Amino acid sequence: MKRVVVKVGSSSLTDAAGRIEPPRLWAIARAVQGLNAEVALVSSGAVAAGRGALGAPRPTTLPQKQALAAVGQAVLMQEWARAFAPKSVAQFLLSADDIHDRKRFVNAKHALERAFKLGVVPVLNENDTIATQELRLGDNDTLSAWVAYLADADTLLLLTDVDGLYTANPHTQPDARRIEVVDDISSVLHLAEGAGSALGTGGMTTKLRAAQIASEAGIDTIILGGGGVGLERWTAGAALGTRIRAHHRGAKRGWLLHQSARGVLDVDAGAARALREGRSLLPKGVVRVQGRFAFGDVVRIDGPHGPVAQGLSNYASSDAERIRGLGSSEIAGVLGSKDFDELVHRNQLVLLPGERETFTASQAQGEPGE
Ligand SMILES: Nc1ncnc2c1ncn2[C@@H]1O[C@H](COP(=O)(O)OP(=O)(O)O)[C@@H](O)[C@H]1O
Ligand SMILES: N[C@@H](CCC(=O)OP(=O)(O)O)C(=O)O
Repeated sequence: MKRVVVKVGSSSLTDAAGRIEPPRLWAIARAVQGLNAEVALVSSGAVAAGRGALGAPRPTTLPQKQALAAVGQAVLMQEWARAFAPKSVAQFLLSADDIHDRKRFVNAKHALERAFKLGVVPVLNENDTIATQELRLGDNDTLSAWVAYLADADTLLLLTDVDGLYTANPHTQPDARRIEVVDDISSVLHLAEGAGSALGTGGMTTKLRAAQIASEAGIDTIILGGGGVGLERWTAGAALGTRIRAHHRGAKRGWLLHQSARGVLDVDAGAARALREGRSLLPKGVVRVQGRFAFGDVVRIDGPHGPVAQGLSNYASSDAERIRGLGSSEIAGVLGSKDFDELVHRNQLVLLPGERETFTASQAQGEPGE
């Protein structure tokens, strides 16, 4: 099943006075369901909802913004819960640290994966209430690109108040033309102007920056206007918006290749074969644990004939040593609890060049944030 991250800007959720307008959320929720994909929603609008609830003006200080977001986030989630009912929604509030710290990144990834498995709609926003100036990503366009990466998404859809990237800001340049497809993101960066609408943060500049992050991770970005109706029409095949094509298609996990492994898991022939067939590494197939590594660290996986794969370990080396060779049902008995069946999950693992025909080293890329 396809996985899509839909980012909805404040401008797509609010009325002219800047207050959350529930029918807009309903239309978006309906369109999201029509995508027929696993969808994570990055929703802005906490500050706008807080302003609406308290009748407050646009915040000028960080504490005011934090407090308004604290009020508004609860309102926003209530509205999304109503919009998606009877499906449940799951709130994720992330800060920049959750993206840049490897362990927190992996932790968030696991929670997100589980939410998809539960069949609920993850709704994400920046944790504005505790995000100090240094801790802030500052805009949800950037956040959504990282979420697309986190969720291993196929597509990042940025829903905004303008139907795509134009040759200039269409609000100030009426003769600006929409660009349908962008193959080289660096060639269009200069077209964006900063802070766009009265409510939005970052304008087209942060959208293109987000598209750049997504592109590096092998994910296409679509910039689209028209709220739920626009999204529904786009889903039905209408030629709307701007598609920014990914640079490194199919290499979402390629960065793993360039990480130096903290340890090595030696596996038997059966486990090596399972990895080549695209399955996860279970403790059962591990015969030796080398090196010292923590939860979330990169480990190399060696088969009887040499290195096979590299991935993120779900267990620290000390725990891996204790559960190697065991069946999944035996893990809790040895460790006291079981967080994961897999020692390395297939979504967090890449076969080494030569192990998978479709993967070449030239498709690999750098680590996020570098
Ligand atoms: N080249 C451009 N093409 C389209 N829109 C642009 C361009 N440059 C600047 N913009 C502005 O970007 C705005 C969208 O960004 P923003 O207001 O931050 O929305 P959101 O709340 O959806 O994130 C548009 O309304 C437009 O004013
Ligand atoms: N996290 C903030 C929104 C930040 C932001 O990037 O807003 P927008 O440009 O409208 O997507 C909020 O919920 O109000």
